[in-house]
Amino acid sequence: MTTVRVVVGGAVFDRGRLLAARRSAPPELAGRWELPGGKLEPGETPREALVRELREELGIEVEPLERIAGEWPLRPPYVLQVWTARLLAGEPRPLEDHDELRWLTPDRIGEVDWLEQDRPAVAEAARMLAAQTGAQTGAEPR
Ligand SMILES: Nc1nc2c([nH]c(=O)n2[C@H]2C[C@H](O)[C@@H](COP(=O)(O)OP(=O)(O)OP(=O)(O)O)O2)c(=O)[nH]1
Repeated sequence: MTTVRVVVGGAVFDRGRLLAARRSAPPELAGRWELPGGKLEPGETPREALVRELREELGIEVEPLERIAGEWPLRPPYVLQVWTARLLAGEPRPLEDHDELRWLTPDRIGEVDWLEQDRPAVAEAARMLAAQTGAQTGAEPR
């Protein structure tokens, strides 16, 4: 029996915008956009892992808020879980794993090439953000 391993992604919100990160590695994912985060280490909760990963990868401090319902399969044994988070301190910089960062308002969420497995969570994050700010989302079903 294989135990599922969790990758936690952060939908980081700040001033009505969502943070998108472009992966620089591995080659099959490089150039695609994701919600920054990473694998849980033994004994960590998803919230703890998210705080640690975003500190390491982007140099920011975040407060995880709530989990976005759902779980998306990645390469076995990994699954993606996503939490919304509030930027507490720092200006995100692509310190590792990424080569570009972008803050997107909900109407511009479709402007970057998100990894397929991230799209449902990104769409939900954009809806949550739009509901908070009264903005339009660019991720409505067509
Ligand atoms: N962080 C993150 N990884 C994602 C997302 N979507 C997605 O398919 N992945 C994949 C890419 C990687 O194969 C895996 C996460 O690995 P990672 O490289 O970000 O995690 P990590 O920092 O803990 O990795 P490691 O160097 O310790 O191996 O999940 C996403 O939205 N965020």
